[in-house]
Amino acid sequence: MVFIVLNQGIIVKALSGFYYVKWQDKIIECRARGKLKKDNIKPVVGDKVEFGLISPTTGVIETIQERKNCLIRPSVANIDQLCLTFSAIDPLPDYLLMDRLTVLARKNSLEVTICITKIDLIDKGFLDYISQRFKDTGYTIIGISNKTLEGLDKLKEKLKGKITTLSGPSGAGKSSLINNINPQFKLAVASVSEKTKRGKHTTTFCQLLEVMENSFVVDTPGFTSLELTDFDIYELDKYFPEFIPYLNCRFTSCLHQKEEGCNIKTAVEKGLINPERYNSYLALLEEIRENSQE
Ligand SMILES: Nc1nc2c(ncn2[C@@H]2O[C@H](COP(=O)(O)OP(=O)(O)OP(=O)(O)O)[C@@H](O)[C@H]2O)c(=O)[nH]1
Ligand SMILES: [Zn+2]
Repeated sequence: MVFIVLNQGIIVKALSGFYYVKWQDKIIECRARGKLKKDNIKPVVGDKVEFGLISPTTGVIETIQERKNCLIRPSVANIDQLCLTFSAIDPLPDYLLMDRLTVLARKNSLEVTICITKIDLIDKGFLDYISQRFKDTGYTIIGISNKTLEGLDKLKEKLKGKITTLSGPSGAGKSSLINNINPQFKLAVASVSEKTKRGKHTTTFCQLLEVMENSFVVDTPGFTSLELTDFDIYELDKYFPEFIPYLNCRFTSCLHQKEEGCNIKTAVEKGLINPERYNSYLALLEEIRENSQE
């Protein structure tokens, strides 16, 4: 009888049928046990696995722990939080994109942190505006400068012990952030104008970067498909956390557009819900409706 000692690790990279598993302070190159393939289970980055060593640097994955969640395209499992990264300026924030990303995050049960970068280039009052915009959402808002390093410690605190996906437009400063948290990565940082010329992200493939002990960042946009597919128009309001206390409208099927007795509209009129967030809700609602008619 052969006893195999199984070790626990996390897949940090997947490439051509090989899975790179972080274990202790090593990366073990693993294949997946044939049985997993037979059961149609494909390991993905972020999976917590049990593997047996076949040499000091290679192994075979035997089991995969149940996933907390799994994002697709690119596939990443067990994400704890979404960290939106938008620059205060150059480029200016696209607020509808911000709201769309927070909705996708909530749909996937991810915590949300909003990092506003390049605060060295703007008046600090801007952060008050952002805080006001996201009032009562429960989202953490962190102003960061990759030049003066202001705010970086607060972000590091948020990343501790978690798997985080950084999402945001090209040029917002995601690579700069990762490099500042852990200079060993030296991710390519290009100027915003160089990025627009290239017209695509510098960051392309998917892996988990261990930016601090046991704290991982996914270096892809996180949600490559930003369309709100598989959404029901009646569930959208739930993904705007500040709407939740006001959802007891006269009609249970209220979509908070023009219905009589709508508490959400009243809350907007009374200044209890931010009107910009409400407008994003209406825009995304329209989009879901169009998607479902196709
Ligand atoms: N002044 C200032 N410039 C910044 C800051 N963060 C990033 N930049 C600059 O903005 C540009 C883009 O930064 P990147 O870190 O490459 O942006 P990115 O989000 O990784 O972009 P992609 O890789 O295309 O997704 C670079 O020229 C950075 O030097 C900041 O906090 N302040
Ligand atoms: Zn309503």
